[in-house]
Amino acid sequence: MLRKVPSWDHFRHGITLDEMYPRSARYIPELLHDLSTERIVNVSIFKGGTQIKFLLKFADGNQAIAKPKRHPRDFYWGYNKSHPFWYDDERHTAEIASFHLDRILDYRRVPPCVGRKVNFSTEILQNSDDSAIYSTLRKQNGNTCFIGNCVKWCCNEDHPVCDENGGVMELSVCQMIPWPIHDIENYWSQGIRESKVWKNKNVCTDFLNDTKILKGRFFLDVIENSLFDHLIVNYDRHHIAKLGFIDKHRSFAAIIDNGKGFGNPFKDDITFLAPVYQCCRFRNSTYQHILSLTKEGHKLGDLMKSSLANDPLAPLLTDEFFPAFDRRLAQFIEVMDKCIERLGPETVLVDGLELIK
Ligand SMILES: Nc1ncnc2c1ncn2[C@@H]1O[C@H](COP(=O)(O)OP(=O)(O)OP(=O)(O)O)[C@@H](O)[C@H]1O
Ligand SMILES: [Mn+2]
Repeated sequence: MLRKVPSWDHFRHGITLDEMYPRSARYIPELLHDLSTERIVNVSIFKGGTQIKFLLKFADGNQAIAKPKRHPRDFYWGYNKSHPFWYDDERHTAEIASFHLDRILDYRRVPPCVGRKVNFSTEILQNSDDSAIYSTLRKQNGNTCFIGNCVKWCCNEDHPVCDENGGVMELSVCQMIPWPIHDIENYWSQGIRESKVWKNKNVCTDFLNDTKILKGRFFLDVIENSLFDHLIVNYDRHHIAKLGFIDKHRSFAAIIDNGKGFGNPFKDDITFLAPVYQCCRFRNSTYQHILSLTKEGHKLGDLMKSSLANDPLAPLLTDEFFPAFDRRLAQFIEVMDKCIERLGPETVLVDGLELIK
């Protein structure tokens, strides 16, 4: 009897130099379904990064990275002196909503992520022998909580991860992509020290002269990814990932680690678009698609709303986020209009690096 090829195996073989998965990949809905339903057989704390997260292993042989719910949906981050962005806990919903946004923008560079409600006791604890979970278990207000093991400003007594409603824990479950993953420095990082450089000088020429970057599609991907971070307001993009599994030099710029996005629908920050206004270049095919997302009946906010409604944890975002997508997209188009007015569409809208002089 022929064994069915699991969806994650299709996914793994479908990754190319240009995309995480093809536009018409029929295995993606199946993979999302499997990630949200397949039996969990092993759980440990995933080490890597700063925040608490699990490595999940499934009965079908797949593996995923899962981030737990920390706060209610309407908990907004202030992004002010007493609430600087680096203290903000990650949001599991941000990982899931980012996957949907990336797909609607037609980038396809975010690993598939889906929501899942697990029973903390039977699906997590009973499948784990990780002492970092067990040694920090406690009961708090009738819920079961743990501290886990990650950097000390995230994993401490003030930041327990708890189940709720009699044992349920919400998780974002994101498909594991094959390693190695290479982190490239982001020239436009919003880090306090790093941002002093590009906020005082146009760094686009330095970026273009960087020989590491001149290979393949990376330059235009980085500019597109800056629009992505503008739409989700993500101050945490210090590095940009390339997939060594495909080609360390020529791979697309993957968008992983989006948990800090979607912190506040009312706070926009135009400086996310610095790569766009400093370089004044954008991939033409994507730009034409993005313009279509401003048309009545096809607006980005509406498409996001209907796409997210399919997730098992819906509603993922409060309603205030949907107009924010359209508003932030309009800010981007305004920046592009200025570039096009100044340099002409042939210079600004390009399809490959060879067109950039
Ligand atoms: N879907 C994935 N597939 C494979 N590796 C992954 C995936 N997601 C994350 N990783 C790896 O794990 C590392 C940590 O993950 P992530 O960046 O999401 O953690 P984090 O705690 O949010 O980190 P940070 O402190 O940088 O915000 C990543 O740099 C990457 O190398
Ligand atoms: Mn992160």
